[in-house]
Amino acid sequence: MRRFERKQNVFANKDALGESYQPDQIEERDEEIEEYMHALQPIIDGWEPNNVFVYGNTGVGKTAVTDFLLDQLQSDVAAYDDIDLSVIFLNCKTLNSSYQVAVELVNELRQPGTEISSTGYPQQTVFNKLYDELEAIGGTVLLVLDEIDSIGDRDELLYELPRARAHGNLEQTKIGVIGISNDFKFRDELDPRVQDTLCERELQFPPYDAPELENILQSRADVAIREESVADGVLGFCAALAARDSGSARQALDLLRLAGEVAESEDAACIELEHAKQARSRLERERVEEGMRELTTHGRLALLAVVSKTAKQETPCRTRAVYDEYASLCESAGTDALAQRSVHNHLSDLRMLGILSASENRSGSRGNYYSYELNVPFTSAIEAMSDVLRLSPEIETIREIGSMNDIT
Ligand SMILES: Nc1ncnc2c1ncn2[C@@H]1O[C@H](COP(=O)(O)OP(=O)(O)OP(=O)(O)O)[C@@H](O)[C@H]1O
Repeated sequence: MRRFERKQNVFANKDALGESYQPDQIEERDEEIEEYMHALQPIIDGWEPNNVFVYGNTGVGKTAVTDFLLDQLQSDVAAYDDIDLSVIFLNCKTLNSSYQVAVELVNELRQPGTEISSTGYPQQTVFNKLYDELEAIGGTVLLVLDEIDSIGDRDELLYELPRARAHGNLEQTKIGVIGISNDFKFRDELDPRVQDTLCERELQFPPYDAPELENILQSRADVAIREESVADGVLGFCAALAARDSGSARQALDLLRLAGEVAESEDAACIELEHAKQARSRLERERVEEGMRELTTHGRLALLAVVSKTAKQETPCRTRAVYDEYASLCESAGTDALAQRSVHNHLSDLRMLGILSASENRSGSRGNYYSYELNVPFTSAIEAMSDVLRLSPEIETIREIGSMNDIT
């Protein structure tokens, strides 16, 4: 008997909603594309490339637009015999120094079997090896360094590379660096000399709003989802949620893909709003669980205190009130409560993780204070809690109070 059976009732090409898919068309980024093309124009004109720094939050199309334009550029330079363009991509995510980035680049450019070891050389030696490799390529070389902020403050390479010709390290090869980052602080904290050259052209990608996300989803759904297999309002729902949260196209696409999976698992022929809502709860729950894994027991208890206040319809509430709730949960758990100051720190961490939101209230001469509330659905939070905290009776009570008060 067969256990696995192909289900393709809603997806025509599910991969088109995945991370590795490169769209043929970029929606809603006409201005950024124009500015980007302007920055790349010297390459076509035969001059030295500009260095470009692209930044914006996660999922706002920095990589998609870069890939799209560089593909286009590579095919368009073919019309000019005097331009020899090579593009080298490197994701720096796991590389946290100039040294490591330089080693990785050298090895990407070398033949298999002639790679260098990732330790043991003086930094300048590795840089010189990199110049040798770049010089051997000749023509114009564009180095695309994605997630460039991983390099941290050990950014000497970012100073050296754009100046390689000026300093006589490269003679034949013209080099341009495209740095991509979603860390706004990184740019500001760069050494001013690095900033001057690397950020010669800056492109900022703003978050998408809901109508923009809906268009992006629509054009992707045309490829990914069978005709008539997505109900009215589903794309708008996914777009609105992602817009409110992050403005990220990735988040919107993930939500749509998961909604399709939920529909398929129920053997439905069409993705309905209900599937999208289930997908949303599941993603929220995963987010809370992921955040919770990083918390200590007391961080989790502080969160449960806010969940409990939510069930009782007592949020937003001040640290003091959260603390009292937390202290009583500690008692039930047979744990000594931490001081209020430490609980305050846990609440700040939860806010950073996006699980709580806080508003600042002014209270005249006594200074400002924060009021906290859940930033994820109550049901996602309580379910995530029951998986990680051994406080079943208390959690059950909170769940019941929540349901009596119609909190979802
Ligand atoms: N304007 C757009 N049109 C079509 N698809 C888009 C657009 N913007 C983003 N996407 C899609 O959304 C997903 C995330 O985009 P992308 O990887 O370019 O984001 P990013 O800004 O580089 O994010 P990160 O900083 O996390 O790397 C990809 O699947 C991409 O194809």
